[in-house]
Amino acid sequence: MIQATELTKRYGAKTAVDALSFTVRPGRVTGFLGPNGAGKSTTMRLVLGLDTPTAGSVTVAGRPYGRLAAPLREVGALLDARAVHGGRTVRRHLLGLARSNALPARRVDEVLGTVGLEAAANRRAKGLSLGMAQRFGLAAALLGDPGVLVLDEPVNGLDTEGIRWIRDLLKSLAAEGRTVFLSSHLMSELERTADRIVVIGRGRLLADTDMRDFIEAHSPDSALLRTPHGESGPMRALLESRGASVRLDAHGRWRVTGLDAPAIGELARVHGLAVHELTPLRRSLEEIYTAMTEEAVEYQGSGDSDAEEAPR
Ligand SMILES: Nc1ncnc2c1ncn2[C@@H]1O[C@H](COP(=O)(O)OP(=O)(O)OP(=O)(O)O)[C@@H](O)[C@H]1O
Repeated sequence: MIQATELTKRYGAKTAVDALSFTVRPGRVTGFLGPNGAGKSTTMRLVLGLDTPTAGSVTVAGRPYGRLAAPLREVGALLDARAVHGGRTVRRHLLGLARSNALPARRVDEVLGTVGLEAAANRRAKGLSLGMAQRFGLAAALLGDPGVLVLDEPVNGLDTEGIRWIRDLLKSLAAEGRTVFLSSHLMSELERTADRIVVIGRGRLLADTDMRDFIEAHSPDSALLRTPHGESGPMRALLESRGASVRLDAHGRWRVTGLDAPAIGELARVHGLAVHELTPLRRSLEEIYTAMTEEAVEYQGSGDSDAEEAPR
């Protein structure tokens, strides 16, 4: 568990993190979102004791990072996969890390297996591709078998297969009861991977909620409907009489806004009207996030978006 309470970091006149309170719970993958400069990296650095809060506090497994007895066994971190000291081989680097943290040497081969780097164990760290460096950074984060993982942009540099692999890995680590906290700019990927999200803008908390609830709450009631009844038939009149608006899409389906799919289906059933297709629509995380962070930047906004919703 990671718990931030009124966490604040100022650099001179600049407030990078502003009275941020949130909780990252075990057993789930929590995504950390915010535009460039929102304060994500600063927050992660504060979580990991790499910087000191100006005010407020943040604890990992119940304590500030600096007071953890065996940090590597409690928290694994991947901040900048490129920040590897290059001369030593992958295995030697991990062995050194294991030794200095009183971890058994067998953990090195275990984590190399977990991240699929066995074949690269004798390569020099500085010669690794970005994707391999990400796997290497993850191996180091997992070395102490920690209950908490803090990962800044872990999918950077990975190809499609690598991204799928990390998604499965993070989900399985969370399923084992670990706390997984990760930032990513790849919104659609985060939507697939994370169960919860913490969203910040200008150092302030915008949302700390379940992914599904977040998307439901920000998706207006709407659905795609295919029906044999013509546009001037009874279906359209009925929908409009219930306050919905109807627009024909390029595929001959009706985009209904103002009623959700169950309400439309029920209405059709009660009035004996035929429905050939009915698909709930929702906004994507990216669309909601873009509207929300634009508002946070401008301090106001209509919240409307021209974005098309996707089938749920
Ligand atoms: N050491 C520092 N000294 C002064 N200002 C800083 C320092 N570190 C961060 N900042 C400022 O604090 C704000 C938050 O930066 P931070 O790097 O935490 O944002 P971020 O959300 O991680 O952004 P990105 O997605 O671009 O990495 C920015 O305006 C940044 O310029």
